[in-house]
Amino acid sequence: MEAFAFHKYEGLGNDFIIVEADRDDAVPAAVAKALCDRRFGIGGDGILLLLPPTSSGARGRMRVINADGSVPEMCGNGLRCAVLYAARVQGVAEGEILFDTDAGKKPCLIDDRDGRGLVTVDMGPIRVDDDITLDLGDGEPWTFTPADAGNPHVITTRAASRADIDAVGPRVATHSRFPAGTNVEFAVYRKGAVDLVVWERGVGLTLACGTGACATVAVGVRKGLISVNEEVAVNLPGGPLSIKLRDDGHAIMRGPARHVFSGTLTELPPG
Ligand SMILES: N[C@@H](CCC[C@H](N)C(=O)O)C(=O)O
Repeated sequence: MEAFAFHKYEGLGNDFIIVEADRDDAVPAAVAKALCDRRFGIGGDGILLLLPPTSSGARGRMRVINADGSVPEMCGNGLRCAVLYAARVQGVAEGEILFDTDAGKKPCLIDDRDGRGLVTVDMGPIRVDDDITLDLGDGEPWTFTPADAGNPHVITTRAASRADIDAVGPRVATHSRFPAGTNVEFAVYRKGAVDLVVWERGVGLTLACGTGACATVAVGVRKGLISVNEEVAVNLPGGPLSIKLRDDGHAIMRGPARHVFSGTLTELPPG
């Protein structure tokens, strides 16, 4: 194996291994899984491949690989990390950067003056569908609102303990109703804020999820719990993300990203 450089970044504790590459298959699924392993590997919720841009004006392209080796369409926290990394490499401390993702080109605004690491992303429109009920075979059925933020989410407002989340999250994420799998959000809507815990497809319980926060706010607007253009604090276990659903339907996400460490991988971890 040829040695390669990597950069560990995190956004509210949702952590990623950034690898610069020139082809989509530069990190195969099995290698991604081994690198993300928290005991035998570097550790991370996923890999962010940084590729050359595919559309005009974009500074780069992000491709995400989940910790289990699956490839999702989009990742909100990951995009903040990828864009901050790219901005630092390109010597940009402030201003707009366009970035390609598998869910389209995203306009991002960097504020890295004095190393602040703040990134605002226009995540695009979020599609919210009608509620569905899933009978999981034990106890009351669960009601979820599906929402598409480039990647799939289902949001429930039912009170859930940590034990409920551990039991229901993986079953819903892999339920036959969702052939491509889904991320699962457990949300408590309050005035001007949402408390949110996310069970991520291909990862499990994470400390934060940017697309999940956007999807949850879009569902809140649809249900009349949040106003259009209202900036809402989405409180995740890893910290708060600021989300606004604009009147054109676009979700605007603002939050931090942080460099943790960099290194060179000379030997693949077992796995
Ligand atoms: N943590 C991410 C979402 C990553 C992708 C997700 N696991 C999926 O499979 O869709 C975020 O911040 O949006």
